[in-house]
Amino acid sequence: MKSFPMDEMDKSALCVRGLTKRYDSLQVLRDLNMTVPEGCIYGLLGPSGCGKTTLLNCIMGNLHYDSGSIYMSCKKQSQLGFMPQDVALIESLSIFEMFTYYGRMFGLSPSKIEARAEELKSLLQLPPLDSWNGCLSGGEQRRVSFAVALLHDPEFLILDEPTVGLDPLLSQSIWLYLVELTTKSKKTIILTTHYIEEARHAHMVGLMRGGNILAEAPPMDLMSSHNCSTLEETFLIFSQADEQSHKLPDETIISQEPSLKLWSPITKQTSFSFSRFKAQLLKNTLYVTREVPLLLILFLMPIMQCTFQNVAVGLDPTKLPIAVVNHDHYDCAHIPTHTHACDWESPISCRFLNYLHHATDTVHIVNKHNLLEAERDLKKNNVWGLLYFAPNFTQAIAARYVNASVLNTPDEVLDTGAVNVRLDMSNHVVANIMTMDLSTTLIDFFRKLFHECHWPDTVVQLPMRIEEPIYGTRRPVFTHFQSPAILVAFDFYLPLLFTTAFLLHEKVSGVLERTMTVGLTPLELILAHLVLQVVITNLQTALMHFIFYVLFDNPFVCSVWLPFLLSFWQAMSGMFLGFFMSAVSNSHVMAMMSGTGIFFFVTFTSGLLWPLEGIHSSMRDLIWWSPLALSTEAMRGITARNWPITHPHIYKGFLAITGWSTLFIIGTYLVIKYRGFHYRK
Ligand SMILES: Nc1ncnc2c1ncn2[C@@H]1O[C@H](COP(=O)(O)OP(=O)(O)OP(=O)(O)O)[C@@H](O)[C@H]1O
Repeated sequence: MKSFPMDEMDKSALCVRGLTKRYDSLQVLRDLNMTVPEGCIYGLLGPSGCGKTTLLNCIMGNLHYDSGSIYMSCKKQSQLGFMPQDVALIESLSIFEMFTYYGRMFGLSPSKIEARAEELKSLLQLPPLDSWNGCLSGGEQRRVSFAVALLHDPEFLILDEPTVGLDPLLSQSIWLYLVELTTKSKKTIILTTHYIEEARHAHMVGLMRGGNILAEAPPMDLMSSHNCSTLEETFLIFSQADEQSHKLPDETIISQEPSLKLWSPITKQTSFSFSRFKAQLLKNTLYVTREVPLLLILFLMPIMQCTFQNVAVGLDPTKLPIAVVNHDHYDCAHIPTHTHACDWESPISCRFLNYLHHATDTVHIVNKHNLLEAERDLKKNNVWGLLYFAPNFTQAIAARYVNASVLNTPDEVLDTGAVNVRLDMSNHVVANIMTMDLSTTLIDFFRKLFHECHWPDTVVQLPMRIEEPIYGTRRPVFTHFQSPAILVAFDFYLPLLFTTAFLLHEKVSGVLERTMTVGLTPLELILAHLVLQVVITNLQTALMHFIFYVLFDNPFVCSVWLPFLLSFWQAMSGMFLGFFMSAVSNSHVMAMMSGTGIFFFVTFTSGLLWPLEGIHSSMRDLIWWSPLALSTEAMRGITARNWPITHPHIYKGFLAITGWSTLFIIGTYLVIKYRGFHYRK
């Protein structure tokens, strides 16, 4: 590391020596030297891509550098004013609200904020202070952004392209103000600009090209020493000389891998400040309550999705058309409905079909004349199945159960007395439900018939008795299996989506970089978000539990607090993953794509679509490590079985969530520590 001569440091506000910085294989800053005297305007001039923004970020401590050293007279973030290249304004706030937000960040009192706002308004010809940032023109936004940098009257100003897109008169007045700031208030200002000629107003200019400062001196000295009448011309001469020197082997390119990560001497805030936390929390709350589409997504989406799930997913199919070919009796319509049960003259097939029609809603009978026609409909999927009653079905039943015993009834008679069922088995769910429904209805029909005839109905029963269930109902519905899983999935995804989208929006818009440059710490950022998220999560959870367990009759045999606690805990882990996602992602596209991948993996392995007991044996032990698997089981155990928190299924669910949350927190901590929360192009 190069050291500074003491006299140089005494007079300088900033001294940069031998600075190098590379992004992977791209060398951006090459052995760069720069000296900014105290109380001057330093104009950093250079073409696009020469490394100006990178240099400023290294100076402010937003980026580490690979070698070299930086000395700065100002050491605290609060002494620094920064205007980024992108305007980085909060669109849903008014100009005054944004001044208040940044003013609180800098610890200014409300009266001071008001006074500064009025002062800056007249100086920079700002629009009325109650105008929304989102409705300002590009030039107006730039002026507001400039005003934010000046708000706390900092000692050292770093302005990245402050005059782009401004009216020349306004540009001139800004330059005059900057000169006044340096002469009267002894401020030091570094600014970058593409407009080379306007840099004549600066006390010093640095001509930057290819990651290096080619020359730095007062603009007039530079021009006169090269006999030029414009700065533009002077820059051209330096650039041509630089181009020539690059035709020779380049000795300044640093080829070794950087081994150290060096940071600017600006001390980053580490302690927690309640006023910055409060400013961030109030700003977030204002943002959320003003964005109607966001509010709809936060609250209407869970309401709609929970409702749709309950009415559209997991309920048994109904009115499935089934073809009936009855060769036992062709015209059931004329059979009296109240026939005496033991009247064997009245066709059993017709009486069964009548019973089927009334006993179940699953199938809908479609009469067909012959098997050919029925099978054609089955193939075309016009019907889901086919019931066939052979001629003399009734007599065969009588022979089987009444006139003889099953043991001495010939096989042909047993065959004739069976309802032949052929189903479309290509749809697993529909086929299983129809098979189950037809068998139980047939058994129920015969039991009823035998009962009415005072015969022992055990003859027609399977040698098995289904007792009252310990948990659940005699006729379970798939939706009751799915509901706890859906609830846990929503608990997890809603905060994941909100946290990722919200923080990423701040990051990509540059607002986060700006606020973190002036002092907001990652802890304050995360805590302010956490408080808002807790409020939103509690409202969402209350809404979803109401829909699942009050509006729709999903099994809920427990107290209210334990499932609520599980939902809350699950939501917190979604939020922690959101912190991680927003810290690692640099774009909404990247976050959306990885979020979609996570969604599918986590959902498929949570037991939402199918019981995890059905998973391939090689994966069965591993799958319990899926983020939602154990918590889904815990939610089922609580709501359908009333298991207490001491039950292994339940505390394992809580432990799994805690374990995953810890992982997400550690991941976020590492990303922030080694990369920062800033946006990186
Ligand atoms: N995070 C990053 N990762 C990789 N390359 C980067 C990154 N940020 C900047 N660069 C590259 O570094 C070079 C210098 O970029 P920088 O933004 O510092 O230039 P600049 O002089 O400020 O340009 P402009 O005037 O257009 O803003 C460019 O080639 C840019 O593509």
